[in-house]
Amino acid sequence: MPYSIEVRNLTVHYKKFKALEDITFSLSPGKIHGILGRNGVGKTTLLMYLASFHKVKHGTIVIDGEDPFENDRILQGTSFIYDKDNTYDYDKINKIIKNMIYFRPNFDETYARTLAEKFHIPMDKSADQLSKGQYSALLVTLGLASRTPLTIFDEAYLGMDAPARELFYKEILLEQERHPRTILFSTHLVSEMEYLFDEVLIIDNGKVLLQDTSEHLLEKGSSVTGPKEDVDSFTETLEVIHEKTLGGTKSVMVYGELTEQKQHEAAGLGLEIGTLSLNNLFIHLTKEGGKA
Ligand SMILES: Nc1ncnc2c1ncn2[C@@H]1O[C@H](COP(=O)(O)OP(=O)(O)OP(=O)(O)O)[C@@H](O)[C@H]1O
Repeated sequence: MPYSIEVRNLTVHYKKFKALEDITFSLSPGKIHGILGRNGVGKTTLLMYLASFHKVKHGTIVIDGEDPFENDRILQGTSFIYDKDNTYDYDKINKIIKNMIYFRPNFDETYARTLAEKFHIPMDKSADQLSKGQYSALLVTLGLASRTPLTIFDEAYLGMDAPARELFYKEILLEQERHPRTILFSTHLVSEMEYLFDEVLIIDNGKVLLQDTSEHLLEKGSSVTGPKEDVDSFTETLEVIHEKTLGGTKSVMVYGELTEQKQHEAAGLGLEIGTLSLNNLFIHLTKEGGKA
């Protein structure tokens, strides 16, 4: 069963520096959560605490109803995939895959071998001989095939090229249908990955800026496309967060709900109203002086 996560009043200091400040949130089980935020806001710190790398000093973390720290059951059910993980450095890939079952009871060796083949990971090499992208693909393969009820990917794709990342995202969705689990993604590739997220948690300066379902977030604004002059006059009184012009056509992202009157006006002008992109919303909300 996928794990639920409850974080209450979590504060983390690195000596005098406060990396996370009194954060409280819950993550629903069986969903894909995007953990977003600009550089240095505390994402990795948070994920390391959720993976129980450190003991919580201020606040509480409860995973699947229990304190996860030094908790064998929860730890066995938690995978933390991050680019600096060098656990596997000197073993051959073949052996790593063969031995995973001893650490992860749900590990599917056949699936891992299929994935390794799809990612073109050379089985006869040791992990430290892999290229950066191959090493990331190995970690992703082990993470996917472990089928842990909580699977955390922290910038796990580093070095993977676009086709490999595409394959990774496709496998995530397939696996989520076959073996639902709670998946956390920390990423900067928001535009590339936004379609994967059921829910989004945005961290800013060590605090939770907002948390919502992707569906609700995308209702916070709209895209407006049409002839440049018409789009300009239509959006004059609206809050524009992004714009793109191609020839005489302009596409604009606006923040805020469109009133019925504005929708009527758009229809009259023949403007096309579409959905917001999570990436543009994220940039808008997390820029200096942005609003949540
Ligand atoms: N061991 C440490 N000692 C001191 N400060 C640290 C330590 N680890 C992280 N920090 C600081 O804590 C803050 C949060 O770091 P963290 O790695 O959690 O950010 P992040 O959101 O994951 O960033 P990025 O997106 O750049 O990976 C940063 O300001 C960082 O400099």
